[in-house]
Amino acid sequence: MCLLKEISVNLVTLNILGEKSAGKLDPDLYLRDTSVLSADFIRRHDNSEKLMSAYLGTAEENPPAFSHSPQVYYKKLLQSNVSGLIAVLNSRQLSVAQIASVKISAGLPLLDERRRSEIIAAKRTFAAEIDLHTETALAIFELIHDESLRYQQELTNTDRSGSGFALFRLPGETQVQYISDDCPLFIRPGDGSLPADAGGFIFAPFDPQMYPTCLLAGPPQNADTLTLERLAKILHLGKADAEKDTDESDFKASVADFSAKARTKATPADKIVLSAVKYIKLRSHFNQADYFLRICDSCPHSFVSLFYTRETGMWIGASPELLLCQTADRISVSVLAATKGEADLSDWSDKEYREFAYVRRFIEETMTEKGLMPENPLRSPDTVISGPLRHLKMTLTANTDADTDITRFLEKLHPTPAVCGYPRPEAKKLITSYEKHAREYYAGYLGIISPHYKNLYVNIRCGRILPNFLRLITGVGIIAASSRNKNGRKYC
Ligand SMILES: C=C(O[C@H]1C=CC=C(C(=O)O)[C@@H]1O)C(=O)O
Repeated sequence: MCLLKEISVNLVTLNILGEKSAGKLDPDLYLRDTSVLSADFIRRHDNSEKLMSAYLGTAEENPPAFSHSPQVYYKKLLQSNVSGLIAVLNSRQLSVAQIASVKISAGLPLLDERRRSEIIAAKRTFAAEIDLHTETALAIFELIHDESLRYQQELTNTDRSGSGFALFRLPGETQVQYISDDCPLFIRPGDGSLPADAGGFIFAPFDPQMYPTCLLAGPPQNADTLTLERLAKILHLGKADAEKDTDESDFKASVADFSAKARTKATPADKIVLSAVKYIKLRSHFNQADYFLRICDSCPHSFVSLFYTRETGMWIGASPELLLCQTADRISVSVLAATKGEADLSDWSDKEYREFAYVRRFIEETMTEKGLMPENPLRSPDTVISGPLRHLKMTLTANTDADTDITRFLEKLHPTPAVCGYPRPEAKKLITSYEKHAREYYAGYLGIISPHYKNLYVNIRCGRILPNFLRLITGVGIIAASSRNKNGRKYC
């Protein structure tokens, strides 16, 4: 019975190996699956402190940075820990060569000749790759691979639908951090403010009267490869909307309508931000953790995030826009507006400075109202690069004191004219009349909060991951001088 089970597990193992070895063996693929598992395997099966540190020593003290793809990371991890792994295996009563030969002889005769030789060749390549004695390498491979099957099964069977997580990378940093919470807190419309002592990751919608604000409690932790692997297994992505992309001619008609009315003062708002939706088809083996890491590489100056709860769905984004940063006795708010391509080195036009001025005016007024006096108000904005785009940007900074109520200030500040318009109540109404889609969490805000520290970003350059699609949303500010050719294709 036991042997039969062993043989059938082994067949699955060998078949997987066979699939992957059709053509040329890609050692990265094996290493990706196996090395993550090896760390977990050793942790769970060996209590010996000495052996654990032989295995984990170098990797934990000095882990390979996340600047590479996960495949490269795994490969480095395995290579740097092979000797520790062998030490662990040698400590067992069983001979590793024995394990390998039993497993291989149980599985191979059941396969046809061509398949068998492919598998043997693949195994040899694997052994050569990590430069070990073949038998030892095979045994390590088999042990880890069996474990990997069991582990994959465990991940697939785990229903994490009640839980939530936020994976994020701060601008200019390489370390990926995360917070996960099995019981997220939802502040629903009408529930009032966030608790004053709230700490964790906050994910707020564009309109808190329409969707809940979500808080994942807990301090951020550094994410390792196993965390990423687990997060990539989230299965509940919600239902795919039946919606279509925003029609470009409809979008242009809205821009033309608003700007014409603004020119003749026939509209109550001076600026509105209109957004457009675009659906991108995802490939069948789309992996959100890999996608997240790719965005980290391509947007080094952005706040890159992957956020999930069953209620909000899975959101991914790379925001260039700091909403608010609060430290012990200081607060910074960023003013961001106007867009052109990264390669466009022309001067900013009056129209673009005017778009920026609406945002700046609103933020300065809101800060002053709350007793926060912005320093350096006479400075002019800088140009910043965000992925393939350039924007006008300025950071307004002020001192805070014990009486400053940052939570109330945040409620007043969001949404700024950078994502809504000016004046806000009128702009909000107009957005509802022009836009046919739900913004949900687009143009909301997200980031870390605690009673004395906040680091929050505006949720733009983002999208919701649906089972087969990425639903991207982007917006542009429209004023009287806006061109009727302005479209919603900012970066889609
Ligand atoms: C609302 C968005 O961008 C804002 C930030 C920078 C420039 C903007 C603009 O060009 O209008 C927007 O105000 C978005 O990208 O969805």
